[in-house]
Amino acid sequence: MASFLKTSSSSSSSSLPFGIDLSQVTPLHALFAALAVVAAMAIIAPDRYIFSSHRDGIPELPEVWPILGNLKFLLDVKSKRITLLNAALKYQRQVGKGGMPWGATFPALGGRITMINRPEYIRWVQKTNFENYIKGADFSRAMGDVMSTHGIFVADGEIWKKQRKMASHIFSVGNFRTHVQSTIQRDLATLNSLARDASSKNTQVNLPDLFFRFTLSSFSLMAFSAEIGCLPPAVEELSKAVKFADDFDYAQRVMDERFTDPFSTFTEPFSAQGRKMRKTIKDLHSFCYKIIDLRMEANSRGDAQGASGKGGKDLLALFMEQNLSREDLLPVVLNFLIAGRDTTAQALSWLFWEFYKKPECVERCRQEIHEKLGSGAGYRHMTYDDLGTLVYTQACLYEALRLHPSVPKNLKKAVKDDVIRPYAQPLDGSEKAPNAIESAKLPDLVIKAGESVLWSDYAMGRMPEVWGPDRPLEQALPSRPDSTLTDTFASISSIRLPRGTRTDCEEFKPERFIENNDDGSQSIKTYSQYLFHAFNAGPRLCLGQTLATYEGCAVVAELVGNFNVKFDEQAMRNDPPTFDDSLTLPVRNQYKVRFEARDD
Ligand code: HEM
Repeated sequence: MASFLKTSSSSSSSSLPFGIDLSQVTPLHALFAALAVVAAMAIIAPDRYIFSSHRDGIPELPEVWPILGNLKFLLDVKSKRITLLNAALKYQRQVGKGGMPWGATFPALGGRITMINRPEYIRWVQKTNFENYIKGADFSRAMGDVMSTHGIFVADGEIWKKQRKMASHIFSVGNFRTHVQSTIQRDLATLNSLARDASSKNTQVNLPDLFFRFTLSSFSLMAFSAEIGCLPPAVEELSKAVKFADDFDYAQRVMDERFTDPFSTFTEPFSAQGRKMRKTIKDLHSFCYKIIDLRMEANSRGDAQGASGKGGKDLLALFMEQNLSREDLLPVVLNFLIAGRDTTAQALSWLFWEFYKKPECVERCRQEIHEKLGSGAGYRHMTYDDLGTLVYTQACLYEALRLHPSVPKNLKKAVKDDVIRPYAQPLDGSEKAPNAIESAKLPDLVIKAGESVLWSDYAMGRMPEVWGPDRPLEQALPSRPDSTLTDTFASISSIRLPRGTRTDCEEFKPERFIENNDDGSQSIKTYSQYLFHAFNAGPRLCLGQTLATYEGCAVVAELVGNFNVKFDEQAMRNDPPTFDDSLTLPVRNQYKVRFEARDD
């Protein structure tokens, strides 16, 4: 028996292919063998990630390594040598010249990504073949521990459908005229008192922070009937930080990094960032559990406050009717709180940055606001029904979102192999922006199962092939043409512009969103969802678009209608607002303003 065992073990030790006797293998042999394997792989994949494939006719990112493809790009993003958003725009102009799609391969996001910064492609992914493009494993891995794999922002299929259906009830028009409006107006009054207090004390206020407080306070009240107490009427109290907000800003940045960091799953359990993230998640969840527990206690006492107007219910009440457990309610509260807070506050922060650069737009807004809502003692808070009349104000908000989309990039994973055929689907005229440059016919795109398609609304807002040069090119041309070219214009029209010239679509022009009607009136110009894409499109179109539009315009009206907003010129010039890579588009170096109460 002993000799049988011995024979058997020695035979297994020498049973490698080609009769290699393992006992004779030295570490040096192993090293040579490994090098040979790597060399063979490098010959097979000299310019791509080994487990991916090239696509004919689709240009790819430069700086490619054998076997690992464009891993350097991801490492540069991770080390913050580049910001993903700026790099995506740069490569769109260089690699995807003329608004064409482009690709990259690396050991992340399914091995290969295809950038599809065009309405025609996005429509295919978000509508024509919607079922084939899901959030999938990358979203669960990057966001699941914070937002839950059952949260509306992470889930697919039936779980997503159920959440969406239930939530859509609170966004009904009836609800807006009652519950939503009264909540917003309550907080508008507080905002007004706060700005008046700051004005009388001549105190500077961090404007992006103020917007976060406003949206967090009003959304918590309208969706969960919860008083967060983060929007105080006295300016001194603004010095107290809102912990939930700080926690979520941190969590967002880490979640965003996880998408592009193929190693995060292995490093986070041991890193300081991972430790901080675990603590942050715990705190975020306990914040949400407090809201849930308060409601559950109220329910069990029989005095639930879930009213939302006449006989209506708030979001939490609607979900609680499904007999969901405390744990199942967590993703509802967290996902909606985040949806309701960040996006609108960021849109407002970027809008006021644009206002700083174009004070003439503030004057036009103010004129409209005074005309429609009154001024001085005669001013009244904006109602939901006023929305249709504040055309210029809404156009400013949408133009800020076009240039600074609150969700600046997004991706989907293909379930099965697919070919995106931009012209084999019903497109309509609204897909094309007025004056957009005619492109060459866009190529069909082969997408393999598991691969990702990406788009960047931030880049699209800056692409003349999507938003047009606006002015005839002769007018856009400088009087003294130079021999150096901008990539964008050069590629699409062979017209020469000095390096650094900004194309018109990079300019803040609210008029883009204004329709001059035959009867002399003006209304908001509607573009296809796939073109003005800041609110997403197709079956996953943002549920809160109307709420955000009303809330955003109401805040602008309250502040611009009643105050002069004084920016710190020197700070704005020396340290202009910029952004960090994150899931959304937060202003990094938040700016401060002074309010000056107007008496007109
Ligand atoms: C300016 C403000 C807003 C912008 C730009 C915006 C934009 C977006 C975008 C781009 C998405 C798609 C996200 C994804 O695919 O992961 C989205 C989804 C969503 N938004 Fe908004 N949003 C805004 C405000 C709001 C507000 C105030 C709410 C209120 C709760 C809200 C609720 C939602 C929900 C529930 C979804 C998920 C829809 C689904 O997947 O079916 N949004 N939004």
